[in-house]
Amino acid sequence: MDYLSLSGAGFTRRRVAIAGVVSPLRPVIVPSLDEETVGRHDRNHHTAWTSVRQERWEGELVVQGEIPSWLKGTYLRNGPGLWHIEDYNFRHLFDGYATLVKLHFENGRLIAGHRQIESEAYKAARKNKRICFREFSEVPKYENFMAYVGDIAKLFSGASLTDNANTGVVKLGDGRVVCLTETQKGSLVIDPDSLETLGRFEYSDSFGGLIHSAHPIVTDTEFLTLLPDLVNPGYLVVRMEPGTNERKLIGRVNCRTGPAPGWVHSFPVTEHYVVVPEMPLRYCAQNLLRAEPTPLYKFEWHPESKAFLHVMCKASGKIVASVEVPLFVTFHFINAYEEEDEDSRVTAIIADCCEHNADATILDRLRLQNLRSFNGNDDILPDARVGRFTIPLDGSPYGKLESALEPNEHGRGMDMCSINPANLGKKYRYAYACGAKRPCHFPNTLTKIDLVKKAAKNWHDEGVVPSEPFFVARPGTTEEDDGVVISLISEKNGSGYALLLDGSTFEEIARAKLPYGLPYGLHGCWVPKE
Ligand SMILES: CC(=O)/C=C/C=C(C)/C=C/C1=C(C)CCCC1(C)C
Ligand SMILES: CC(/C=C/C=O)=C\C=C\C=O
Ligand SMILES: [Fe+2]
Repeated sequence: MDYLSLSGAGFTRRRVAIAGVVSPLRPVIVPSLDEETVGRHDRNHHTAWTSVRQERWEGELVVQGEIPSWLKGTYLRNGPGLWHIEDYNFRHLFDGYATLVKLHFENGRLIAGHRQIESEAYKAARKNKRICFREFSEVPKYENFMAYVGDIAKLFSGASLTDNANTGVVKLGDGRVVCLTETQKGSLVIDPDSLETLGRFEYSDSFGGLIHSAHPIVTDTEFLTLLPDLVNPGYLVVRMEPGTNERKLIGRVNCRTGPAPGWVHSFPVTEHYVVVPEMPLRYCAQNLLRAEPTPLYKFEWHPESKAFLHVMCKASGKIVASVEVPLFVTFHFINAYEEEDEDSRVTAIIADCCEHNADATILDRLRLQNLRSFNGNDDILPDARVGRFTIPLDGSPYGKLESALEPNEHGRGMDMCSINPANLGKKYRYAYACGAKRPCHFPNTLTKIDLVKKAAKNWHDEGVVPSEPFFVARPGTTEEDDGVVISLISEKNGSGYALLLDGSTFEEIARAKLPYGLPYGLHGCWVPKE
């Protein structure tokens, strides 16, 4: 057996077996974040809201059930997994330092692992034993007024913003794998096998700006994203080709109203169009400067500014529709497509999202204190639905927003969605998401939505918090739901498991217990093994 001795800040000085050299069924022993470095941390909460136990781990899992032999590749899932430094506990789910998890499937076997992303923000916090950059809700504590003024100055250059890439992970068309958050500097390249942080993804263009959408649209041929313009309220729609770091302008959308652009955590595309949402939940410069967060954090709710959807032609950058829609709140668009008449003329764009009934309080519900204080009885998760927008392309000024199915089908909880990527931008039938079995305070089921039958099939286990159900298609299939759905499940007793459901029947086909439960995570991607 071969050993590696790890030392340095934050690692307990003990001997570590290297993954792959030990017997594959024995979990690899790893360095833990020692108490001295990370401080005391209350472990009496649900596993989902408890900081990850150690810096990294890797080992083979014992599988109950059967993993399809065609499933070859690595599922990566990113999320905020460490919510404290020393004795200081962070406020919000989105503040946590990024924990990247992998599930590598091959020949029916499953190797799992996780590792902290080594952002500058994370490394500085570990070294200095305090928060050093502006996170989603946390700001560094200033020693004096001059330090505060200095930090504000650095806010405008972006120097004081976090690069804690804790929101998602994408595989670019050229094979590079990048972890992302909403600050542009928080685009970090990682190695999908070792989960090592390789360095910053430097955009080589001159767009500047500090923020972007957390959810670019990434395919084998392009990377599309939105760059909000906080100075002249609007959005740049940009595209980057595989093998390059240079984004090129497709076009610009000016906001119709409002003091600032609406938050664009995500946006949808169709085959020929990009849909730019202008939500009444808008970025707020004043809130950016605050040391103490408001209930809407860096945002502000502006119902008087109304809500709009803009449709831009991908090829020309021209805006082909800009409609007012009912007020809405969404983090995640699910998909969009072009509706055609009998002569194959595009008459409308349909765009679906996880819609929180125009109620922005969901953002504050994701405060850790709220997530941790659930007593099992109160039914406090605000209602959500599959919101379906219809955007007419005949010049009408208004679009429609309706529920795509009766929300009770999925327990009136709805977020963290995925589809078969072959249907991106096209008419589709199925979406997978987290739903609710009430009473609950957070989505606690996995749900398969049939948008044609307007019905959902739900999976639930007592006390669980499942993460985003991620669909992987069986290679070569033509059936939309022929594949598996992967989710990582956090259980209430400190344990957890990886779960595989059949994409079609939505029945469990395999599960594999992890050596310890992992905190809740956000978004993932699939890296196929060629
Ligand atoms: C985890 C998740 O879904 C969202 C994370 C969002 C973050 C970290 C946003 C950070 C921001 C700042 C640090 C300042 C500028 C505004 C904003 C992009 C909200
Ligand atoms: C987990 C979540 C909302 C759940 C509410 O139903 C939103 C996550 C947003 C960031 O990716
Ligand atoms: Fe997201």
